[in-house]
Amino acid sequence: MIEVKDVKKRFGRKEVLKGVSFTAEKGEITCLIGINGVGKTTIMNAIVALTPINSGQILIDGEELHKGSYEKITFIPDAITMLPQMRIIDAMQFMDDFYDCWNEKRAEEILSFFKLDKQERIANLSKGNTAKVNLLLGLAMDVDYILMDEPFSGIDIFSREQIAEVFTSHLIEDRGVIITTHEINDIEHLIDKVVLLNEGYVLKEFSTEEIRENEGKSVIDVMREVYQS
Ligand SMILES: Nc1ncnc2c1ncn2[C@@H]1O[C@H](COP(=O)(O)OP(=O)(O)OP(=O)(O)O)[C@@H](O)[C@H]1O
Repeated sequence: MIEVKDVKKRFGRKEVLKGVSFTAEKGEITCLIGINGVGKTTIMNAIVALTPINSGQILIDGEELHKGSYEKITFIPDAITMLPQMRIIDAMQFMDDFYDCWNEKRAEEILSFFKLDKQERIANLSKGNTAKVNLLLGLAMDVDYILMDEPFSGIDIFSREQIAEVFTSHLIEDRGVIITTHEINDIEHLIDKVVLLNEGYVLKEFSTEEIRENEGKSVIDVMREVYQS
């Protein structure tokens, strides 16, 4: 389980996270939502220690992040981090050289799932295919937790559907996933839990199934209630 406990983060005088707490379970898809600038990416960065926090605690399976944690958790940011002149195959080789937990077989599987040509240069890929390569590089890591920041951003409906398919496939299996998205409609049916952020706090943490079955509401309905009240 990933436990985010009373995390506070300020940039200069601006306090972005004022005491954020939530949990994300293994085998579940947890979605962080909230309007622009609410701190979703900051939380993702904090979980993988790309951003130091001012106070609070983040635990992964009961332990604070340490040198060996990269075997447990991977972060797929919203932009590809590989050099544009690299071919997909070079990026895969780089991952293989660098990470013990790189799973070549799974990488090949995702490559064919997304129908990507590994000889293509990253610079020449469309936005959708760049996003797919980015996902490939993250999903092929044999880790327990995957963080994905805006995997659907700027992507056409067909690529979105294909990416959404990954969420129901064995590629995710019993791993824990935390995702941020503004395209909640696309994946609402796949998400187990929503963490709704507002003004530096978690305003609501709820199961999508519960609000659907007990209250007949969608996630967007809940968001409207929160932000338009
Ligand atoms: N390195 C930084 N230095 C200063 N301010 C920052 C930094 N990173 C983020 N911020 C600020 O923190 C706030 C939260 O940013 P963050 O990117 O986490 O929001 P977000 O919820 O992911 O937004 P979006 O939905 O637009 O992607 C914003 O006001 C942003 O300007």
